[in-house]
Amino acid sequence: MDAMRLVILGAAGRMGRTLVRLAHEAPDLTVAAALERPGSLALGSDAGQLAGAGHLGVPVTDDLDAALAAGDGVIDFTAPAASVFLARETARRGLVHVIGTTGCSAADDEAIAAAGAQGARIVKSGNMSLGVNLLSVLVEQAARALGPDAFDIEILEMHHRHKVDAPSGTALLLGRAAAEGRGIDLAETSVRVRDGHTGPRAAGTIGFATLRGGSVVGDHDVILAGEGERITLSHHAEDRAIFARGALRAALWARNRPPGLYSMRDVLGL
Ligand SMILES: NC(=O)C1=CN([C@@H]2O[C@H](COP(=O)(O)OP(=O)(O)OC[C@H]3O[C@@H](n4cnc5c(N)ncnc54)[C@H](OP(=O)(O)O)[C@@H]3O)[C@@H](O)[C@H]2O)C=CC1
Ligand SMILES: O=C(O)C1=N[C@H](C(=O)O)C[C@H](O)C1
Repeated sequence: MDAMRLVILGAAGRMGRTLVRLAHEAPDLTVAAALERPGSLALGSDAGQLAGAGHLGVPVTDDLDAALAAGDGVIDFTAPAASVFLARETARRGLVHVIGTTGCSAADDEAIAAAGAQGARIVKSGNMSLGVNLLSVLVEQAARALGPDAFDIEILEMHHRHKVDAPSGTALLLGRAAAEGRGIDLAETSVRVRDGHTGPRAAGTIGFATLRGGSVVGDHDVILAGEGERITLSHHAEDRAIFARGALRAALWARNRPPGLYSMRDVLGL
């Protein structure tokens, strides 16, 4: 089969640059186009040079139509508005669309699911790494095994100082896994902020705490706290390559799937 032609949206970003480098190194992938928003200072630069991968002859452009015409799929680690807009475009063209963007609202997620129903082959996950997706299976099992009464669940995350959304997409993914294990709805049970005189912890809730600072790539702890004992399930991301590798694997996997909305657990068979 021919190498899959990828369009990298947000090619000058932290993840975009990592994706360009790893896609260029992969024998079954090629970087067909690199996109940034109109007005970006990166427009016209070579995507490979920006990524530290040498000259690729792929200029960063804002010409979406030309880029999508040149690709079999798009990898998109950008911002919610950009991902929702692009999902309509990938649906119209029946393209693969791998979405790593976090911070999406419920309405954004509905629009993305609709694009999957309308022709796009979408893989979306708050974390594309193998480790976190395996962790989500373990969290679901632990929450199911321990039940809601004896152990409280708290999720702690830390990321670099540039991150703009909270809680992280990964924290929410892990929270959903815990809720699934308990047979409850995360939206109805999560406590995302505590401040002032909060009163005692409400039974059955799933709490979130957010730390930001420095260059931390991504740390997550799921703490199951009981009377007299505590279990902590953790993941520490040391390199953005783990997310990029997962996203590239997802693109190749989705290439031969019917249109729809898939998760990384689908891709990894977990
Ligand atoms: N699911 C996962 O495994 C992971 C998800 N992420 C998520 O990916 C997203 C990006 O993270 P990161 O790379 O660190 O962020 P960056 O800010 O470094 O990169 C985002 C890039 O997307 C660009 N962009 C924004 N809007 C558009 C648009 N409409 N068209 C084209 N380009 C656009 C930005 O341009 P500009 O600077 O001009 O706005 C920027 O270059 C975040 O939501 C983050 O949480 C990150 C790592 C792993
Ligand atoms: O913004 C980041 O950097 C990351 N975002 C994702 C998230 O919100 O969980 C994944 C990873 O932790 C890095």
